[in-house]
Amino acid sequence: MASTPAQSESALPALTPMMAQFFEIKAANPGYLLFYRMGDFYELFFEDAEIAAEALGIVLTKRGKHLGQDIAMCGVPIHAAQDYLKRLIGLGHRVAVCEQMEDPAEARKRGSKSVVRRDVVRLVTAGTLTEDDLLPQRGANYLATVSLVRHGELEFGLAWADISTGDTHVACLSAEAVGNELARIDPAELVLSEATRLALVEAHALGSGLNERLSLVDAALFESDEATRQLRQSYPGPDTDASAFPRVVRSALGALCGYVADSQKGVAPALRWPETEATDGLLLIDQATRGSLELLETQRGSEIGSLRHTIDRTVTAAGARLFSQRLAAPLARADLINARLDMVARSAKDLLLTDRLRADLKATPDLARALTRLALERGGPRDLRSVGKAVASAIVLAERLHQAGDLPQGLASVAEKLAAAPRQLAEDLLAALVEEPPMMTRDGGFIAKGHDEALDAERALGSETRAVIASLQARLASETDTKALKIKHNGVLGFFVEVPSAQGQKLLEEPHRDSFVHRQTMANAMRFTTRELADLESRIANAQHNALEIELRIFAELRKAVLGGLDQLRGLADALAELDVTTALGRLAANESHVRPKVDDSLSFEISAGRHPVVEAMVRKDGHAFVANDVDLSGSESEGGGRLWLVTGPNMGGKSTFLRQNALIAIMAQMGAFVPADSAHIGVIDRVFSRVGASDDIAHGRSTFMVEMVETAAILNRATRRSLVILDEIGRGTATFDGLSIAWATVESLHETTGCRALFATHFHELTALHKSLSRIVNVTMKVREWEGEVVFLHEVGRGAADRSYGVQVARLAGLPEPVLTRARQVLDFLEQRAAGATLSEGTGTVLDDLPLFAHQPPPAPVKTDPVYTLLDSIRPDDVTPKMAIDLLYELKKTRDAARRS
Ligand SMILES: Nc1ncnc2c1ncn2[C@@H]1O[C@H](COP(=O)(O)OP(=O)(O)OP(=O)(O)O)[C@@H](O)[C@H]1O
Repeated sequence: MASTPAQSESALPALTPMMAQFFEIKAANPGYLLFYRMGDFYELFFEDAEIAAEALGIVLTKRGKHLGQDIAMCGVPIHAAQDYLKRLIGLGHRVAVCEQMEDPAEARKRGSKSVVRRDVVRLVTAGTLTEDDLLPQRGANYLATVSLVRHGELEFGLAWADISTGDTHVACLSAEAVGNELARIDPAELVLSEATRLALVEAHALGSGLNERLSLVDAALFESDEATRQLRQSYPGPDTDASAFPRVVRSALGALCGYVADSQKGVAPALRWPETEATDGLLLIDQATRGSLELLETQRGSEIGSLRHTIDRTVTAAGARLFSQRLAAPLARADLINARLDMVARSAKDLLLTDRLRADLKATPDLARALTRLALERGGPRDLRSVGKAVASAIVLAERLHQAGDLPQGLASVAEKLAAAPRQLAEDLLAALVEEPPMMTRDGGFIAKGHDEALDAERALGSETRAVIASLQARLASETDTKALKIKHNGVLGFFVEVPSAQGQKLLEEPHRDSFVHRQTMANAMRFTTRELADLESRIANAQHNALEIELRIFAELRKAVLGGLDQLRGLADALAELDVTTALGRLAANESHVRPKVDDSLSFEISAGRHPVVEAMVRKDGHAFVANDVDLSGSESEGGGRLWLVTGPNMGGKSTFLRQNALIAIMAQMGAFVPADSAHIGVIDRVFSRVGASDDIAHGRSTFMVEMVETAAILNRATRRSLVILDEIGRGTATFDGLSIAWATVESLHETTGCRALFATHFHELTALHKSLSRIVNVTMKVREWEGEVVFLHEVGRGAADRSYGVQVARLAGLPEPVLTRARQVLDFLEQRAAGATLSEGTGTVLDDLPLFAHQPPPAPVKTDPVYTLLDSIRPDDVTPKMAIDLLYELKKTRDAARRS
């Protein structure tokens, strides 16, 4: 735990110059907790201290008074600051780090009352992190900005960057698309103006998670002039002309660069020239679908149980970032998908090669992040060595790929990029640096022995003092012919020569008196200094300093060499990540028996023995087998589109699993992965929609049913013939007849107007009649078997419609009380008879109101024999002695307790 630091500037009395400095810096950084550097601590004052002490669980103390009130204070030691920062940022705080910009001794020269100059050197927010231990291990850490123009329709500009890697993107989006894109990017921090925030809220584009990650800034940051100025400053090169972007995009990108530059306080942010995100080549997955399919996290917000967690086998952080990116934005062009599949196929075919590559990759450091830290002047020797190791590893990987031969185009181009790695740079770096260099340059000790002669000499002097002294001592002893001569050291004299008193006289005389200066006479000895010793003294004192200077110079040269090849090295980092993703998918395919899907431009969707990767892993863990199922939604233009499968079956029968597994298979195929099935043929899908009926969105003030209808409307308005639509129990959130009617009309519209490939799970058995009039509707059902009155789920999809729901049986499995189940059975029988309709007599009633649902008393619960009563009944009071009475009382109590326990 942090304690109160003892400082030279130990008090903060009211209205001192230091306090004035504090207030000035604090006012210039509103909304940030101010980490105010005082010696070896960062200190926080006033409200900041209260917030931080509470959040970090550290001691809140007082330091001086302001306007008669105690000043609250807490502090964190410099060496542990990173940890505290991490926790504060994780809790959604923003921190301004204020450093001492001069030595306190310098300040004292200006007068005893002058304050050490301080300034904020960095604003730390969730989106502007670059330190490894603050960053997420496996995902990207995006900072995003949104700008807005209103010309008739709303148009949003989106810019986002992972500043730890420099990766930057822009997109121009409609109100409809911006929410989905934000959900896909899932930024750690979203910077916007209040006006844009309101527009996003109106467009339902701010998912609940994003609300907590907003940084509201002045709209001026987004103004065209300011944005253009900022862009010119951030991208001064000749190939970087921002005028090619629409105005709204320039504004977002300019604001992004401005925000980053401000947070890093003047050090070049080193963002890469942005890639324009063309959504037309991508499979569009909207926000609700992402949530419902649990691609990157489950609906409860956990990574475990998500598709990514189940299928990601990458071994590097950069690979994991690319994997998530590809999963969040699969492709929608058959040629590009097949190119990726060719690469995975090659990897899956040659597992020996794959495993060798993966072993090498695993030992490869995170090049992209090391480069960014170096560019931001925040990198240390360890980052330099990481660059060296990564480059060396790239060369080895290129050779392995080269030797394997017969590479598909994608892998050949990866191999080519890897082979172009700057070999000399890697050699220089690895030769210059020690094997395990420290993170920071601060303490030196990172340049390897033998790399620089001057450095070695300084070090020899510093660390090999003993040997130097010993040889000097031997020389002086022989020159003076005094065997007992010793070189010693103390705090007063420093290094000195000591000889027994008897020999001391000799040194006071010629020829030694010129070189030996007498300093002390002791009882038995005399002490002298020599010029040589004094020189040695100061050289030793300087040696460490000089050694550090030399190391820093070499560090700066090496850093410059690295940054000189920044673009090439970043390309190399991309190639390493791509190889990791490819081999991870190859390994996954082999381990999990996934197959290469056939992907083309048809309207096919035919999967045989498909499996749900996440549920399969789960049931396997429980020792069960997953039941694979076929699906065929294939259609053609001439038929009017794809098929729509109506899936009926009992609750818990596996409908949702079946529906989702098909969407997941499509997404995996289009990201370029093999799929969990025996075979799969998929005509490229442009959008996938997945909705589950009735999930509340209380955060947005919309009722269950309203959410369902808004989402259904979105599907009906946006789905095209190439889309895949998955609807799970739409219409269940309202009265039966309304729900049925809406589900009915939705199925008709999907079939007649959209013609998309669709899966529709429902409990409305009435819908199954639709297949008679709509040719591309196919009825299927989840099979069950009844066994001794219990229902057994087979999880198998078969043709036809379910005859019943088995809801009551499922309720029994869930432990509903017996009387409720019995009553439910009665009501169900009544309703089923009534639904059989015409054959029943008038008297049974024809409207719902007639149902005697609540008029009926539940059947009396069966009377259980109570052991206490049984015991009481057995007692004949006249026959009982006082002793027996006491025993009986004990017996009664015991029986009652036993009955309670059972
Ligand atoms: N193909 C399968 N093989 C093995 N187990 C399965 C399979 N499909 C589903 N299950 C198991 O059955 C459980 C219920 O499945 P699911 O949620 O898909 O049922 P459902 O029919 O959608 O139920 P409800 O209508 O109540 O939502 C799953 O959690 C899983 O454990």
